[in-house]
Amino acid sequence: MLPTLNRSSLRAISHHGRRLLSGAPASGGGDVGVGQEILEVKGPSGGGVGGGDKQDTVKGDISSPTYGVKYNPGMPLDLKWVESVAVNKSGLEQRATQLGGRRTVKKVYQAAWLLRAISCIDLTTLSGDDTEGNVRRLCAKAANPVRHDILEKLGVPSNFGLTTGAVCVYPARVKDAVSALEGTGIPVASVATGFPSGQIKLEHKLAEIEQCVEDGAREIDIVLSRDKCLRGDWSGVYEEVKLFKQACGPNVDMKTILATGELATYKNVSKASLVCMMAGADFIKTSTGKESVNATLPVSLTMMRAIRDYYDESGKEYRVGYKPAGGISTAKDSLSYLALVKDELGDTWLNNDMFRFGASSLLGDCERQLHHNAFGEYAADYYMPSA
Ligand SMILES: O=C[C@H](O)COP(=O)(O)O
Repeated sequence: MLPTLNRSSLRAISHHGRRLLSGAPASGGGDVGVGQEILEVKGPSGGGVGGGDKQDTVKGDISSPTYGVKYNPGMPLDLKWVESVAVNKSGLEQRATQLGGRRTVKKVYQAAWLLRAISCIDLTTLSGDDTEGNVRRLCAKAANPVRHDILEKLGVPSNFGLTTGAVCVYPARVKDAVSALEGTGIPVASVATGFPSGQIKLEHKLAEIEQCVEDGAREIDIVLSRDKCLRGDWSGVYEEVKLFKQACGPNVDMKTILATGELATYKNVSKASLVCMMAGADFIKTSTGKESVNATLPVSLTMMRAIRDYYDESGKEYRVGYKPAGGISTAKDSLSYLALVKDELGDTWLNNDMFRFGASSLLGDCERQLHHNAFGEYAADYYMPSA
């Protein structure tokens, strides 16, 4: 028997904070998770850092009580808080190692989670040889990320409207992407501020952001000045990120790329996360995809816990999104990250308002897995048109 996604599986997928199935309320109310889906969780009860040794199986409802809604006005720089940050390195790494083996999501539940993962992808091309043509192809794929026969076989309604969360390009390609995505509702994200190194002057960084916004980007992914972070100049980082946020303006989301692989320690990652959020970041993002080490699970744990601390410190008012990026290319990886988000931040973060994958090749593997879910076999590569 081939699996068919039922209506409750499908109503899980949010798109830019809107419910996709008819009759669904707009953001702010109602249940929105993978309906009555059950996530089979195998692992230490509680799932905290380090966990326990006891292996158990917990059946949990993964429905979300509300859509995540980003809201972060920022706050004054609190250097005392930043300097007091402590990180349990071995605990983080141990928990990250255990994660993959502890969780399984199978059959229709896996399909539902993969559809969720796809809706959270910032489908990315950041290559020296990007052209208008390949950006247009990427945008077409973002608007129709999974072959229609696969969705049909899975029982996904034809008006379901699955898309990726955004398309992410270089500043020079923003206009191409904006024109290719016209009418789809999919936002264009642009990297900026001298991506990936950030080694250009401040005035050029600000001018680059302003140009991207003028060209129609609705999300800007800025890079941190790693030299400031490495020198512990957190006031400098704060002031610069505040200027970036100002340049983005009130209607454009700012994601701050920490380039964690170049920050040397988890403690620096945690401090940089806090400082970016204090300066008004809408998302914090791990990597450019160009560092030698990009997104990892321990780094993700560190950053998600900083998001949680910031949320708690604000009296549970300021929500910041999370974007792991770089090197995330398998469906299995995407499920590990989603499970981590669920554990560390909760269901409110499990949608594309609050969570994104920065990835150029993840979509292809998710589609392959969905093909397997639908037809019971993997398709040959030439049957899976990619961007
Ligand atoms: O922000 C997105 C990354 O540059 C994508 O990295 P990737 O090509 O390793 O998926």
